Amino acid sequence: MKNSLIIALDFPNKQEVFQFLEPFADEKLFLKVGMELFYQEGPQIIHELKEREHQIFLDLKLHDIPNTVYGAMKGLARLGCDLVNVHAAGGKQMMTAALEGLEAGTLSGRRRSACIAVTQLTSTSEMQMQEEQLIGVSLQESVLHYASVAKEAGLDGVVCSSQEVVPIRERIGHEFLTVTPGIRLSSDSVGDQKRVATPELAREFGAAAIVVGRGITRAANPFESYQAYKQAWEGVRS
Ligand SMILES: O=C(O)c1cc(=O)[nH]c(=O)n1[C@@H]1O[C@H](COP(=O)(O)O)[C@@H](O)[C@H]1O
Repeated sequence: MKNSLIIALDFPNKQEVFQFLEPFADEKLFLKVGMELFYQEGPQIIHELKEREHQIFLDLKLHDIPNTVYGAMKGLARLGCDLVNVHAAGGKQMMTAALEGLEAGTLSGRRRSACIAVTQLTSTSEMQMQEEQLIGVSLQESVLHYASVAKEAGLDGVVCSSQEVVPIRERIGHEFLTVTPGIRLSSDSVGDQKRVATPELAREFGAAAIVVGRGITRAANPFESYQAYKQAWEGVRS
């Protein structure tokens, strides 16, 4: 999990996924399946990607009452993904229920999926957070608060922007995972993301993993783009 580059498979169907994966035939990748793909293809897509020995982050961002999240996670646990997530805004009790569901549903002899909490989406700016969510603290303080609550609930880490990695690691510790989307090479367009960073910067800050979608999946040559991101992310890490 640590030091991974996770590719976000934001595709509408599995035909497009397998077409995208063709040039990566020899690579064992860390792939993120999100709502767009999972809602269309269901659990079968997870089985097919795992058969090809890829690691999987199932990004469904669960956010509901504790009982519902418990049941959903219990079912998802059987898929044996490496990483799953919930929204920290659902609260500590909901996050605890998510973990309990995961533990209850994990098949015997298998390792439970790591579970992380989304703090403030990387598409949210400081101003948007204040005006639309009426949160009266700074965005960084809000992310740090959510990360502390996720830690208290027993979660393995958070999704945050690269800009919050250093304060989270200082406050909560270096073992707590910080998974950072909003990653762009300086030549890429930012699109709908607000809190962005290059892979080099994410590495310098100490992010555990980066999530890259369109920079790779929509590139003219996705394999070359993947290599460029990977090189920038891995740098000369000791
Ligand atoms: O949970 C996530 O993965 C996530 C959280 C977040 O705060 N921001 C965010 O962009 N993501 C996901 O990370 C991916 C980023 O995609 P690109 O902006 O195309 O690189 C998308 O699949 C998002 O759903």
